[in-house]
Amino acid sequence: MSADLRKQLEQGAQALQLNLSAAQVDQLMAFLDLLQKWNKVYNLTAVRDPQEMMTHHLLDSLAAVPALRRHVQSLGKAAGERTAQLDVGSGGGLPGVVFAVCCPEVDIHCVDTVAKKAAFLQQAAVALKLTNLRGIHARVESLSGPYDIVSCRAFASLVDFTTWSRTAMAPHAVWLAMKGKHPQDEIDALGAGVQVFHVEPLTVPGLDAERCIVWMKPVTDTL
Ligand SMILES: C[S@@+](CC[C@H](N)C(=O)[O-])C[C@H]1O[C@@H](n2cnc3c(N)ncnc32)[C@H](O)[C@@H]1O
Repeated sequence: MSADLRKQLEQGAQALQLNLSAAQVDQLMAFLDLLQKWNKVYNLTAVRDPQEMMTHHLLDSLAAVPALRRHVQSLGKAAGERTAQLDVGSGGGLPGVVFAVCCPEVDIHCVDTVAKKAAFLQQAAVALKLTNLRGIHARVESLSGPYDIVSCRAFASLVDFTTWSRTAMAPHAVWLAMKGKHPQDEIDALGAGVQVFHVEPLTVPGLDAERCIVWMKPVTDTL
């Protein structure tokens, strides 16, 4: 079973042209184990079947990695300079932990209001030896950042996500919201203070479902 899941992960990563090392695949498989083990105690996700966790959580999160990497590269940071990302309402670590494994040059802070979820994320950082991952127990509204990227998946409407996380944004920062089908209604509801600059379709290996990233940035001067 575990060998089949690993194969599925490797094939999915290949389809996404992610070029993951064996150590990164090990970390993702270890994360899947942790998620299964602690889900029974912490109730981290409604998805309980390991196969479904692979497609609906790991591969689904992995599908956003090429877009994230591209954006991080476009920031043009100097060698050794880190990128700071906040993942809002990470729950069991999705997509935050997957991003931390696949983008070691990015420091990922995962915030959640539920203490046991933030504790699980801290535990995952230690177990997976991810020095770029941190779990934070807080409401996103209370964070000041500054972060270069603020992401979420299955969190809230675009209006609530951008309103609640705005104080965490660095001046040049962007929002990366992972959504199902193109959320036109949510985009229409955004005020003049938020600009949607790209809606990027995603393909999840092994999952026949519509997915996209809504890329947004704050507009400070709305005159
Ligand atoms: C539906 S879950 C999504 C979890 C994960 N992102 C995923 O894709 O599986 C939403 C999470 O947001 C957290 N949450 C809700 N309001 C929040 C807030 N204001 N600040 C931080 N986390 C919040 C909840 O505790 C919950 O874990």
